[in-house]
Amino acid sequence: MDATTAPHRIPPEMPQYGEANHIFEMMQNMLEQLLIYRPEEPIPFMIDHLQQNNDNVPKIVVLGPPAAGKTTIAIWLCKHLNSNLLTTENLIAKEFSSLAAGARGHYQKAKSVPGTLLVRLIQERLREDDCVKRGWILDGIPETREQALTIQTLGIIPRHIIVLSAPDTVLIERNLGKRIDPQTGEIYHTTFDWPPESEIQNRLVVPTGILELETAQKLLEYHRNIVRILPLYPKILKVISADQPCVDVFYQALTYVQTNHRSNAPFTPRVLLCGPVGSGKSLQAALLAQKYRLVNVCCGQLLKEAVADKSAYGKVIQPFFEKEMAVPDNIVMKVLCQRLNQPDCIQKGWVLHGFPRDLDQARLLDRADHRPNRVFFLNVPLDSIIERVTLRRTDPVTGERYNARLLAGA
Ligand SMILES: Nc1nc2c(ncn2[C@H]2C[C@H](O)[C@@H](COP(=O)(O)OP(=O)(O)OP(=O)(O)O)O2)c(=O)[nH]1
Ligand SMILES: Nc1ncnc2c1ncn2[C@@H]1O[C@H](COP(=O)(O)OP(=O)(O)O)[C@@H](O)[C@H]1O
Repeated sequence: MDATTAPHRIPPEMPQYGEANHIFEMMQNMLEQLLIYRPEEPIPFMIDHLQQNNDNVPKIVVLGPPAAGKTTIAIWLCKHLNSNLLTTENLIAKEFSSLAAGARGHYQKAKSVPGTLLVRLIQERLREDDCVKRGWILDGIPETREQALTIQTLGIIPRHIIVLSAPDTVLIERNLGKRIDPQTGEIYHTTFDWPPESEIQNRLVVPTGILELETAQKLLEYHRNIVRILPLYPKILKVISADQPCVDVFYQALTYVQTNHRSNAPFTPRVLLCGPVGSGKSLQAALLAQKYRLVNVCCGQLLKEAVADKSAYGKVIQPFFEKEMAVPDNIVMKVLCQRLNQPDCIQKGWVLHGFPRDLDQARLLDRADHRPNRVFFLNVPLDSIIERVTLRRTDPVTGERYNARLLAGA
């Protein structure tokens, strides 16, 4: 086989470095921005993008019907994540902005802002330093599919979308109790979230647009639009029931926005199966190897093969086998690393079982840079273990293991 067709040996450090430093995601984000903004000077644009280093800042959209708790949850998320809340109200309230002044005019007349104007206001706001550095949370925007498409075209791409949902009847009833603190903008509720301080209680105001008919009309508008928006964000949205205490909604939302989505980065599975004897490691490893085309690495089998092949390591191991003593960890590691460093393990990935058996061995594996990226512990009750091990039969020719009960039934 000439050098051009030989499988290129990819040192294990390469894919691990790429995974550990999110290189693939970084390059993917930069490529997205380049294609969206198509700068005259790509190199300075890329340098600036990389220096911003804001791929992981919050970029969240909170959607939901009126009174679902969008603003409440968005405010709490902003405080917890130290990010910036963007609402229609605070976007049009921006001073020294002709766009905002025009939008205020529309809002005063029609209680709404034209979609294109609103999206340009968002784009203007997201370019400001605080949004670049600390991210943003859009409350109730986009309101329509057209707005969502325009936002996407401008390169405004959220990382997480939360969609709150609750029965209309609950929302209509709930909205009647909404109260707002005009000084802080904080939202309260006469039943579910009444402030303890009498000073705040006394200054709360009843917001407009919360009467039953008004909420019902907004609900109709929302249901008409949301079904056309959601298909635009298939992989980054999570629906959370808002018909539960605010705090529960918040913690579900926070957990979601703090998870990283699976990226498109090439992923090499390095699976570790742990569990007591007879827990099914070998069986599950064989099934995983077959299903995902992984290399099945059974540590015990590797040592036996080294002895059978009378390899250099095999000759060192044999005396320990003959005296039925544990093979020293450093020797096991040499045999294991020799196998894990082979091209098939690096390119296809592996499923390892029978090692590590203790913390020292686990540390050795970690130091050898063969860190698993999926670890499963097979937890089986003791009586099942005893039954399986006593009923286990091994084919001396193939080494295959069987369960005598299953064989009897076969
Ligand atoms: N009923 C049942 N039996 C299983 C299951 N997985 C494995 N077995 C049977 C097959 C074998 O006869 C016995 C032990 O299975 P394995 O040899 O795969 O267990 P393991 O590799 O963990 O044992 P080891 O630590 O290598 O001695 O239990 C399972 O999920 N359900
Ligand atoms: N999960 C919840 N349970 C009970 N009341 C809630 C919940 N979420 C929000 N509220 C209350 O409902 C009213 C509307 O909340 P708000 O955050 O303004 O909803 P939205 O922004 O979706 O219109 C407020 O009085 C708020 O305190």
